[in-house]
Amino acid sequence: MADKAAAYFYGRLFAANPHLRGMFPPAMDGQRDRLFRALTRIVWSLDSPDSLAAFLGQLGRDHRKYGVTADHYDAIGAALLATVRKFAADVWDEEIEAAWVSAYRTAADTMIEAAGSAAEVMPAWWLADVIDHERRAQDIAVITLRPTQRLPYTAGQYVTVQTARWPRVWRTFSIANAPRPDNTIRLHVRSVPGGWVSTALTRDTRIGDTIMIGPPMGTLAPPDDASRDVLCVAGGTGLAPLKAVIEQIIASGRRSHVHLLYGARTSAELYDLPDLFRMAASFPWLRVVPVVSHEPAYDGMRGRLPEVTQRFHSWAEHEVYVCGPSAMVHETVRRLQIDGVPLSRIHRDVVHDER
Ligand SMILES: NC(=O)C1=CN([C@@H]2O[C@H](COP(=O)(O)OP(=O)(O)OC[C@H]3O[C@@H](n4cnc5c(N)ncnc54)[C@H](O)[C@@H]3O)[C@@H](O)[C@H]2O)C=CC1
Repeated sequence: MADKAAAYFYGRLFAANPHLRGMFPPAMDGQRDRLFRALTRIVWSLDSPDSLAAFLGQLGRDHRKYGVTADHYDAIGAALLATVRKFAADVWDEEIEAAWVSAYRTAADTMIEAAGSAAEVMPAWWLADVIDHERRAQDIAVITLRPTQRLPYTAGQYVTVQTARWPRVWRTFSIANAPRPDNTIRLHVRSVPGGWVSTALTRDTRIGDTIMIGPPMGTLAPPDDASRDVLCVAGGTGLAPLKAVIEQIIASGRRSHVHLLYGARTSAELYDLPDLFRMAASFPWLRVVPVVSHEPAYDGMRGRLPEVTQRFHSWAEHEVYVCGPSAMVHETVRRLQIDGVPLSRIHRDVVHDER
């Protein structure tokens, strides 16, 4: 019922608070999915308060960029409660209502508090100048940005991006480099059919343009345990956060072995290979293995990434990072687990869907 419930929720919200409509993008489809993903995540996390608090804190900080203030939460809460009450009418009673009211209040307070603390130390969003724009393959661009204020982040995190062409439409992209002294960041963007922001970034963005960036988010990070070797499995532009993690490992002076399996459908889509080979040449512990899945004549390792991971010796003692299309990530993680890699040593961030 998620679609119907989300439509009802926004209908209620805007009917009671017409002034809030302007805070949302013109097309609401993606917004509905996001609302329910966040709600589902909140409900599923009720048993792990630490991760719930971290998620809500991040959500609260991120919502500053929409202009959300503390009093908006009452309007949202009223519409949300009306929605759950309507769609769960057959089980609804006073006890359930009280539980929802108190859960929502706690969640809202956590978000409001996180936003308040963030306001003391960082802007709600950053402006960033496009200082380089390379079309590396037909639909793939590597874009270098210089935020006009310092953007604090850690390797593996992602940001949301808004272009001048599509006001109020934000999409997530991973930062593809470890923090640099000059504060520049790189994004790897593939334009997907119907992808507003990804298409604007790859096709209509030029050096000298300015875009907006939301606060860095995500928990993907280089491994704490410096003694273990590392396997990175990157599908397409899912390479971005893993490249940042590898750069950070190199910068930290660690000497553990890093294996990067870098997959694309065709060799022409291995858009970052020259750069990766340069990194491997200067860091002998890094081994880069390009893998191509849809080009029978390719003269190198061929196959789909999940299966390819199984052609090597066991990864059971490695820290493993996986990023790419969600089906690829899912299948790779499944096979690695069967092969003995504990889930606690498999790192991934499940956030990227629409582009
Ligand atoms: N741009 C960014 O900053 C980031 C992007 N991502 C995600 O990474 C994905 C990258 O997409 P593309 O570059 O278009 O990748 P793609 O569709 O070109 O595929 C890349 C690789 O994944 C494999 N693959 C694709 N579907 C598969 C499946 N169902 N089972 C097994 N293997 C599969 C392909 O064989 C290929 O090796 C997107 O879903 C994006 O959301 C994730 C993190 C960061």
